[in-house]
Amino acid sequence: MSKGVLLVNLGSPDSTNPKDVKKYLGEFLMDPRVIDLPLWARTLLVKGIILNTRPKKSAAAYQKIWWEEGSPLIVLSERLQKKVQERVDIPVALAMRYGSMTLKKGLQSLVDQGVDEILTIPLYPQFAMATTETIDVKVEELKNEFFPQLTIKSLPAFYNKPEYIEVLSKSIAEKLEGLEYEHLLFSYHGVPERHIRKSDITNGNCKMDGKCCFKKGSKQHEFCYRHQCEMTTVQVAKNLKLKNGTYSTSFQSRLGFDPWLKPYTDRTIERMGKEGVKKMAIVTPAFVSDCLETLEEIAMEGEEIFHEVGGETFTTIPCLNERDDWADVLSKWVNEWVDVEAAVVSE
Ligand SMILES: C=CC1=C(C)c2cc3[nH]c(cc4nc(cc5[nH]c(cc1n2)c(C)c5CCC(=O)O)C(CCC(=O)O)=C4C)c(C)c3C=C
Ligand SMILES: [Fe+2]
Ligand SMILES: [Fe+2]
Repeated sequence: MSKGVLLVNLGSPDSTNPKDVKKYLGEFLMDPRVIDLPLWARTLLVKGIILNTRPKKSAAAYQKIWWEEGSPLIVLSERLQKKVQERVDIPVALAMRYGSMTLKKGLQSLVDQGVDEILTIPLYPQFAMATTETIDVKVEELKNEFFPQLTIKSLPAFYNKPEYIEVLSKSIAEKLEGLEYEHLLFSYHGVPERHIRKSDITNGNCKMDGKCCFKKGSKQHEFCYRHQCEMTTVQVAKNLKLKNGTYSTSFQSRLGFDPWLKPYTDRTIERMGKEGVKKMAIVTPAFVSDCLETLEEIAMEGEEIFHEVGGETFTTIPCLNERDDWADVLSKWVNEWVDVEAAVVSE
């Protein structure tokens, strides 16, 4: 069998034109694993309300962060794909869950290179219904409809892989070296609390009461985004020997009126500034590539909030992006998959 890898990220609009942003948001938000309402209610909310107001606002935000080469998320993912390709001997392709760089095109490009066994790597450290699961489900649908000959495996969320924690810790340490800061905030993309309950595999044990998701034990939390975010923070803090009280976890980017995971990042930044924190650093480990949510919502809006309430220094730590050591780690995982499968076949 001939192997290949498909790296998968979220996607971006084709341009910052509100029409393109509307098209992209329409596809993204009509995904039942992102807005998990019955079709009629999702259609009413997305097409009747959100798409009438949000695209203009989002387009203006995209305009602030867009690069000459295009969307930062896409460009950085492409650079990462090239680096991984340089490090492994099998074809490596890139696709996005939403937008023009479709999963179908990504799978087809591997098939065109003679591949019949694929490892998909959703570029999300923590599992969520709205990220890893929607990719896995879509890939399965595409396989059944267009590529029945393919054998496809997906790399699970890697929040507890030591190599990932090591590179993330190193990226933080490098940025903070020689820099004074009072608090390091780990800000993760939020999800509605309902998503956590839906993905709970412990027969409804998760009451979102602050106890369940913080318990150790990765098996029962295989699909618990909240646990995996908390554990990412805990492992990095341990690695960097951060003192208790000098770091915390929060959740950003909420949309709508349902309760999302708390504490909310914007309110946390505001509270810290009001409590007298002057120098704050912020890292965004739910994203491996810088994007709208890190470059605009955190680095621009977050900084503005902090300054408004008396904060002085607001340091944003870049995502792993195209770091060589991150490309090394991904290549190592790819080679492990190639080797394990080869060993099983040759037994
Ligand atoms: C119900 C809405 C949303 C859920 C649930 C959600 C989960 C989720 N998203 C990411 C990663 C990214 N999201 C990005 C943008 C973005 N996300 C939502 C909504 C939900 N996300 C919207 C409406 C948008 C668009 C921008 C906006 O209008 O604010 C991005 C950036 C994309 C880019 O082009 O730069 C990323 C990345 C994760 C990891 C996640 C669940 C864990
Ligand atoms: Fe999002
Ligand atoms: Fe839980």
